[in-house]
Amino acid sequence: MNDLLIVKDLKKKFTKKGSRGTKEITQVADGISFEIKQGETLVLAGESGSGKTSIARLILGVLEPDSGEIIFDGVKITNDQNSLKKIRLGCQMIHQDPYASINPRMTVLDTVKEPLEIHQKGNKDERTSYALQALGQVKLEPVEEIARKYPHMLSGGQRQRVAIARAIVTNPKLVIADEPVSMLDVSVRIGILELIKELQQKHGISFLYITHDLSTAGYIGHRIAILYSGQIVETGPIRDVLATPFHPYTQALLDSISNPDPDNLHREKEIRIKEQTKSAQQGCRFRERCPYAIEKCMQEPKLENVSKERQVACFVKIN
Ligand SMILES: Nc1ncnc2c1ncn2[C@@H]1O[C@H](COP(=O)(O)OP(=O)(O)OP(=O)(O)O)[C@@H](O)[C@H]1O
Repeated sequence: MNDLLIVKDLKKKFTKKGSRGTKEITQVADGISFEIKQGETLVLAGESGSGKTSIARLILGVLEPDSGEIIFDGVKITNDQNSLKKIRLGCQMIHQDPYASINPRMTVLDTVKEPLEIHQKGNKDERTSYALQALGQVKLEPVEEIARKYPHMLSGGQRQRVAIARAIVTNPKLVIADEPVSMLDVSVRIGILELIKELQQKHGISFLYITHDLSTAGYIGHRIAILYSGQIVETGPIRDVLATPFHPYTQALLDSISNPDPDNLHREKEIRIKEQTKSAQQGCRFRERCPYAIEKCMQEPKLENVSKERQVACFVKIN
């Protein structure tokens, strides 16, 4: 399978003025590299503030990187209009909050049709037909009846299905799903995850699935990249990483799952990390919180292969 998206050594920092005129720097991407193959779901996981949404915005060209490369479907994405057009048509996004991401004054049909209008795809009748097809694909039925409704007449789960229909109506090759179930009732989450899985399997859409929740990640992903403070600290096939994490931070994220995957219940290790503090600026960014930190962690660990498919940036490696 070919790589659909290649992200190479991406760097981006925000600088803002702190109190007393000091400069506060947030490095949201600090040498991020990964690939997504055609038809693959890569999970990007990390706690709030680790830089996940910023990476999505960098990919979509909404934010400009300080350095590094993004190559989508063979085209390098820069601020040139042709490449931006390529990524904005070929890559769509599903946001966390289906109440905020959909215009309350537009009908479902107009909401789903809008990206076709923006990208001038098809004539009026074709747009309506593509939008109704997309509503069928996300199983909002009866399609014609739902199409006439306004968002306030729908449940949270139905709204998120409308957002998904809107994302797939232009036939994108890649969909970035940013915490798509975290604001939904637990009872409807599984239905949305199953839908995403089905769209990936039936239509070969690649997904970048962004989450802080490793239990949903395990259900949906092929591979996972664990993000801490703008750096990928562990990556590999999702089943292997979740079953035997090498990085203490991955283990800590697993320990925070309230409803763990039954496959992982045999885990013996449970680690306690310290509350989130400001990340170290040099060496391992996680060392201040890590119960396994050693002297060597003052140096910066590189993301290195531990097996053919797995990489970790840690001197200790807990498994
Ligand atoms: N435009 C901006 N200007 C300044 N700082 C920003 C900007 N966008 C994001 N940040 C900061 O960068 C850090 C990472 O934010 P980001 O939203 O990418 O993280 P996240 O992992 O997606 O978190 P969450 O899950 O809470 O959305 C945060 O500290 C945030 O305040």
